[in-house]
Amino acid sequence: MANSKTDVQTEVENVRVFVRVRPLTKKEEAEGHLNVLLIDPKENLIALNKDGANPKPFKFDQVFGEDSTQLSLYRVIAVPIVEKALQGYNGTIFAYGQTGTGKTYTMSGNYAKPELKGIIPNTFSHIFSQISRASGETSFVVTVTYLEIYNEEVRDLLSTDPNKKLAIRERPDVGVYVKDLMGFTVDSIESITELLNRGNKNRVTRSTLMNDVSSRSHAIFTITIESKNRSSNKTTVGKLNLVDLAGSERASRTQATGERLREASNINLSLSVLGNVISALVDGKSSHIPYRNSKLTRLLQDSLGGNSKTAMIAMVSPADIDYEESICTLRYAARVKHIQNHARINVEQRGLIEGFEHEIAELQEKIHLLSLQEQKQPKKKKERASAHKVEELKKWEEELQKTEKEKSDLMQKISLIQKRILVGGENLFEKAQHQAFLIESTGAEIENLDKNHQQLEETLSKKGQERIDVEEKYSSLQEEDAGTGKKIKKVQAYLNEVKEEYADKEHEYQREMEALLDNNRLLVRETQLACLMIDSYIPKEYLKKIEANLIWNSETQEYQMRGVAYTGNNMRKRQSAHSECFTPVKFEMKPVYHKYPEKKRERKMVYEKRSFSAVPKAR
Ligand SMILES: Nc1ncnc2c1ncn2[C@@H]1O[C@H](COP(=O)(O)OP(=O)(O)OP(=O)(O)O)[C@@H](O)[C@H]1O
Repeated sequence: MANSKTDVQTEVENVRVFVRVRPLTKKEEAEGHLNVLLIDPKENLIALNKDGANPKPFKFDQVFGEDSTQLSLYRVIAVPIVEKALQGYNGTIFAYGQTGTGKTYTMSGNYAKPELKGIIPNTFSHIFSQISRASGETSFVVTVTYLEIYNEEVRDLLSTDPNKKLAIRERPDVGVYVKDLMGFTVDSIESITELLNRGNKNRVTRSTLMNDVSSRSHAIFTITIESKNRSSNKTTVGKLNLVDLAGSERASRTQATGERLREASNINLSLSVLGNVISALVDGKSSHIPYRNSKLTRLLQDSLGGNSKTAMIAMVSPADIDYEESICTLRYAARVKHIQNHARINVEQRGLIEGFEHEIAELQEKIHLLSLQEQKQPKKKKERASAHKVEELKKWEEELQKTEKEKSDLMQKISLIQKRILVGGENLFEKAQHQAFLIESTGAEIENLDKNHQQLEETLSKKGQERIDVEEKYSSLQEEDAGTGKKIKKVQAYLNEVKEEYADKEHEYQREMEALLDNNRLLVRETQLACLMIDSYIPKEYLKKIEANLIWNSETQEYQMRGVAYTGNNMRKRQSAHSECFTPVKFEMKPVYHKYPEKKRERKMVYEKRSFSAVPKAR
């Protein structure tokens, strides 16, 4: 997307961070788990109270308790970002947290019920409703892509072949992008919801010990809104990334093995790279931010520390059993608050709308030419009719029909392209407006609550002042000793707090180490297997040749082999593809592998006898 440098105004602001707490599940209640979260909604504080000690609270932009509604979240978190995306800014909303804490519930929700719709379906109504209210001078094109990152592979969830692995590329004029990712233009809530449904069906989910329907991949739903104002002739493009991350999890708690352990390791590893990117951005000292260390951070590069308005929703479970994971999530989220982004309006020199308009003009010109051709026909008709040549008359009629068909095809094409361009102010979106009404009415509700909240705060502050006066009088009557005692207690409490924080950090470090070790063990196992196969099946001289033909591609982060099309497996594929043309050559392998020379067989038997006789007899 080319930005015109003259017209760009940058808005600098920190990533906004929110916390949402889900209710205790029925299973947790049945197992007698306790709610250990303490929330102060007025101050936006949240703390975890496990051992009755005075826990240190975390402060965020807003903390949503377990009875918070989907719409209240949408209004506070998503509305400002979607509004900015409509103006041409990039926006990102991402849900982060332990498995089973409500990321998918918050991002997608249940779209069969309006009040349970998550952030993604609510953005559809919001965007289309704003387009229907825009001035008739503005045209819009809305495009959608949906991808997932599963086991460090990017897949297109809207493709007919969602298992195909896609590559990430970078170009100075476009930035980071996914090659061959399919984009769909949408013109209604129904069409965009249909795409979300299609993509969700293709997403990898499994039932795990921690969640019945657990997402095993990071999913990024992107809505691009291009708008062109006819009077200013200015085109802007806002890109909205809605991200549902896979949940972090401890292998020991999920008891994952095999393929599931591999999935979990990849999830933890990419979240750990995300953590490193966040730390590097926050500490301000690192000149290198490790975006390239995972596909997720590469694709979210602009959202973290770049050109985007970004909000993170940290999801936590209230249960005592999840205490450690919840502390980690809150710490992670607290770091994100310090990331600063520089968002600017993306101005496009030649966008989709202009391309579509150009196409329409060309088609209209073709229709015009066909009409001119038609107008000439009656003359011919007269001439031919007078000539009484039936055959020529028939030919002429066929020509006329052909022209008519061509014209109608062109008109159909025009109407299809026109459908993709949405004109502001067209009242096509009743449902969108209904949803927008819901969002607004919740807004009014929240404003009322805000007013009550303000009144309560004023009363509280009055009471607080009275209390301070009383305390001052009281303290002036205290002996000096008592004052010193208080100070000692305060210092003691502070010391305890620091110790607690230190212990927490130590714990977190241990957990990260364990996750990395888990991953390391898995990699060692896979490497051993690969080495065993190489040692056993590949002759040494071939190995040298293979090594000489391998090149590391730092762009795609993988090895590439020269002449890979001629390797054994690829040649076999070709052979089997041409199996109809070729008669397979049969090799008799038995004599090669199963015939031992007599001497060797004897030696083998002696060895077996010896080793057997060396075993002590049972008493
Ligand atoms: N705020 C909430 N209110 C009611 N139910 C909720 C809430 N949040 C989550 N749930 C329920 O908790 C369960 C787990 O939620 P969800 O699948 O969204 O978790 P997740 O974080 O996406 O998990 P994973 O990382 O494993 O994919 C679901 O049954 C969901 O309906």
